[in-house]
Amino acid sequence: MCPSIVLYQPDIAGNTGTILRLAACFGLTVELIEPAGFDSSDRALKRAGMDYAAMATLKRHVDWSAFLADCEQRPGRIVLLTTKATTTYSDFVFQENDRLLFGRESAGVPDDVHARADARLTIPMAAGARSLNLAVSAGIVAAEAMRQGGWLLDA
Ligand SMILES: C[S@@+](CC[C@H](N)C(=O)[O-])C[C@H]1O[C@@H](n2cnc3c(N)ncnc32)[C@H](O)[C@@H]1O
Repeated sequence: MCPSIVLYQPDIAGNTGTILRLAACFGLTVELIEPAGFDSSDRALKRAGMDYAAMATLKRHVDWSAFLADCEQRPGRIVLLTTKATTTYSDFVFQENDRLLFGRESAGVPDDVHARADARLTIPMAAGARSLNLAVSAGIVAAEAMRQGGWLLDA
């Protein structure tokens, strides 16, 4: 078991496709909290995910409440990645059933989702930078979580 990548109402199909490719390559599950800003036939999703998307395990939740209900069935921490946190992701000790939650490209996550998270982490940036690309931030944090847990696949 490895942490999963959870996307909160993603807006941009290409980012989700890139994350599905990442997940397929790392052996991670992606959980998508709907509604998304695109549908599964989106060309940008297919282009970014390529044939890897079919290899990825994708679990959809119709909304935030459904996601929380699912969390009840499989306990684990909700670990939010946000620019509005003080703990650096690499100082955090990840666990195998963590759900790494990323906000939508346009607006991050609403306050109630921010408050519900069990931990809130940030990826430090240069002064004046607003945020990283969603897929880039998912790659950075997934790699660190997997490095810590020894879950990276052997070369
Ligand atoms: C493009 S950013 C969202 C920007 C949005 N305007 C906001 O204010 O949150 C999309 C998501 O990527 C993740 N992210 C981007 N940069 C990050 C950073 N420096 N630290 C932690 N998470 C980050 C967060 O999960 C964020 O919600």
